[in-house]
Amino acid sequence: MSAHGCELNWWEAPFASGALDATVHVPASKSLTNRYLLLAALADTPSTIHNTLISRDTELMLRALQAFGVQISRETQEDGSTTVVLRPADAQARSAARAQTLHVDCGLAGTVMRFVPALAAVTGARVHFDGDEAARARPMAPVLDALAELGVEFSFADQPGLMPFTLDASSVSVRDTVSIDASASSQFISAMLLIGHALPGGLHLRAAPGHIASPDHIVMTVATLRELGVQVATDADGRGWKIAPGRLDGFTVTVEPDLSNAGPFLAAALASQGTVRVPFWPAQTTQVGGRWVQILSAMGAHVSLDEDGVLTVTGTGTIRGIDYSDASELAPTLAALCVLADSPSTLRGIGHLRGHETDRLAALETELSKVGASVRATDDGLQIDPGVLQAADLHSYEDHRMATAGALLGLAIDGVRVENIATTAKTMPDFPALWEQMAGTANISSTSSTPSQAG
Ligand SMILES: O=C(O)C1=C[C@@H](OP(=O)(O)O)[C@@H](O)[C@H](O)C1
Ligand SMILES: C=C(OP(=O)(O)O)C(=O)O
Repeated sequence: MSAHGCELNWWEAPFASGALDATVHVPASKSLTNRYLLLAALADTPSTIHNTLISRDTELMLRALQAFGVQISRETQEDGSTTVVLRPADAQARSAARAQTLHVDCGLAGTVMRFVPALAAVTGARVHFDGDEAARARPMAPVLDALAELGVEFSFADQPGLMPFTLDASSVSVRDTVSIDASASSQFISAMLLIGHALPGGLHLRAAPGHIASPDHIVMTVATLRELGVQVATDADGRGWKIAPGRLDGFTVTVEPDLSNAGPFLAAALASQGTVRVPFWPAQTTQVGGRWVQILSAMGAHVSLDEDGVLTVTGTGTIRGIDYSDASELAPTLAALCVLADSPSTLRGIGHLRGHETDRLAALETELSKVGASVRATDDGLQIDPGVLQAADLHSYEDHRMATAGALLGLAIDGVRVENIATTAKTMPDFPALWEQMAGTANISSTSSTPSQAG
């Protein structure tokens, strides 16, 4: 039984009794999809987004945009990918949206709960925001404070600075410079950058002194804006951005595969001493998942990218521990891989993971310890000392990346069960099927591949 008294749903993770030899088509990037969708809503003309990720987080974004009067149509292509055509709200739809209080369900999606309030600020709307129980604990205050500096008003239903709240953006003013504390999430900065061009005087945004969480995601936001023609100048110290005011034309883009979600599959090559290939790996990317190439090489794998964009990772039998900073959303998978290594690892610069889908540092400390490692959460990360491996039932805390980290451990340790594997639908609804297919290339000794019930 769970803490809430309901039945837990356990997934028997496939165990690889031999080397994998698999090619895995990884679905599109959540972070890029939700950036493109939001920017398409701010454009003057329709946009076409090929290879749009369809998952819980992107469905929540699509529904939120529809509430603002955006029209969305989607088409499934022959290769199974989805093309979304998005028509921004016209004047009539915009004034209809302003005439009522809109409701946005953020689920557990950081990109929705941080980016959409910023969008609301430039539409003049009145909007009520809420989400999952766990989302009500996720930090929001820095981005809401920044919007308040522009004149947006908030009323909080429960606790100041947290969901649920109602936002009123009927009188937004021009500000020279807005400063924002990004130590708890890069998404506060990204949210403001995404709407900067739509503010009457543009925006000069500064990161307040201190740590900047997940810096790669800010680089992604700036690159995405520039790709679509928004002028962004970076301050000399790299901690500030000037966005020129201006219109945004509709655009056509193709979303890259989600390289963070490629991580567990690539790490599976090391865990099984096999080979995993991921096609359509971009030659250049701003995704933090691009770092897998260096991380997995440093940990002992052979990694190569061929001319056709196929990334191939082969496990050599050696998995070395690593000392690594700013792994951001890669951290749960990386931490699981560190458990399988032959030496200790230190992950740094990820203290803010305490405010992710769950307190990931606490969750990783608890769950990874169950399979035999000695794991300690530090101020800014994790210290992982591998031990004698043993099977365990691993909780997923409604966190897609805790679930995929559990699957990775199950591949290497016979008898691991993962709670609620369906939570992976946040960013990859196909995860269980893709994982089982991949694992099937290695004479699996798993007892079952269908979810089973246990008390
Ligand atoms: O902007 C984005 O798309 C994201 C930014 C990061 O958030 P944090 O800065 O809160 O880590 C990352 O962890 C999250 O998965 C996606
Ligand atoms: C932290 C994550 O998500 P979110 O966008 O909800 O912050 C994540 O996907 O690891």
